[in-house]
Amino acid sequence: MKKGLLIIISGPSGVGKGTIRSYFMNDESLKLAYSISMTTRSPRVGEKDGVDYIFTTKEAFEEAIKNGELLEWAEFVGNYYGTPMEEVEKLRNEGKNVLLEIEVQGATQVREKCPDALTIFIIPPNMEELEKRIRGRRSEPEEIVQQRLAKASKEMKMMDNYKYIVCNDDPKLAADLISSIIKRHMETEE
Ligand SMILES: Nc1nc2c(ncn2[C@@H]2O[C@H](COP(=O)(O)OP(=O)(O)O)[C@@H](O)[C@H]2O)c(=O)[nH]1
Ligand SMILES: Nc1ncnc2c1ncn2[C@@H]1O[C@H](COP(=O)(O)OP(=O)(O)O)[C@@H](O)[C@H]1O
Repeated sequence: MKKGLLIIISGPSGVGKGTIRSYFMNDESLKLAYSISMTTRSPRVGEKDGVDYIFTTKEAFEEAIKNGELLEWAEFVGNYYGTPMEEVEKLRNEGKNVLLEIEVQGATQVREKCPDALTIFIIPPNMEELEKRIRGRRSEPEEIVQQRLAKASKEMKMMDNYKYIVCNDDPKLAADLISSIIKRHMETEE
């Protein structure tokens, strides 16, 4: 069986990565599997352990790093986030196209290990709109919102390292663009 693609989607906090994903994730023709990351941040209302993230402690995360269990990892606004390696390999070997929704430092690490990874960066129509979306989500206190916005400006400078840049103005359109990009890459791999 042909090994599945490795797809990286990055973009600043609140740009709409999760929202866009919900439009295309269940499209069976894309043969997608979502890589569930480990994180030390607390679950948001509605988030489920083992579905949205594997929520863990700082100690357990550091143990996973030490044991070489992570494909990549990074610190983001005071918390660790990382991709468990074994699951990604297993899914790709089953022919699934594995989607990593990770920030820019992690993407750099994956690019070094897997130069063939398909990389997509999502941008907001403008920074005012990004701020509106982060605040509108009401998932973080003001102090963290400020830190995430400061981080967003730095992350936006990294978009040139990605193969595709997709603007999330209309989420359905952004999702359709990403679906087309994935389909095109599935064809060229054949
Ligand atoms: N490097 C890395 N980044 C991750 C991973 N999982 C999530 N992230 C990124 O960490 C950042 C913060 O994620 P989160 O707290 O869920 O905030 P959100 O992006 O606003 O939903 C986002 O840029 C995520 O894409 C991971 O496994 N590795
Ligand atoms: N194209 C869009 N237009 C307006 N609001 C959006 C759009 N995409 C997402 N949102 C809203 O912005 C907020 C952040 O989206 P979310 O998917 O949680 O972002 P991310 O996963 O990138 O952090 C949510 O409240 C979501 O409903």
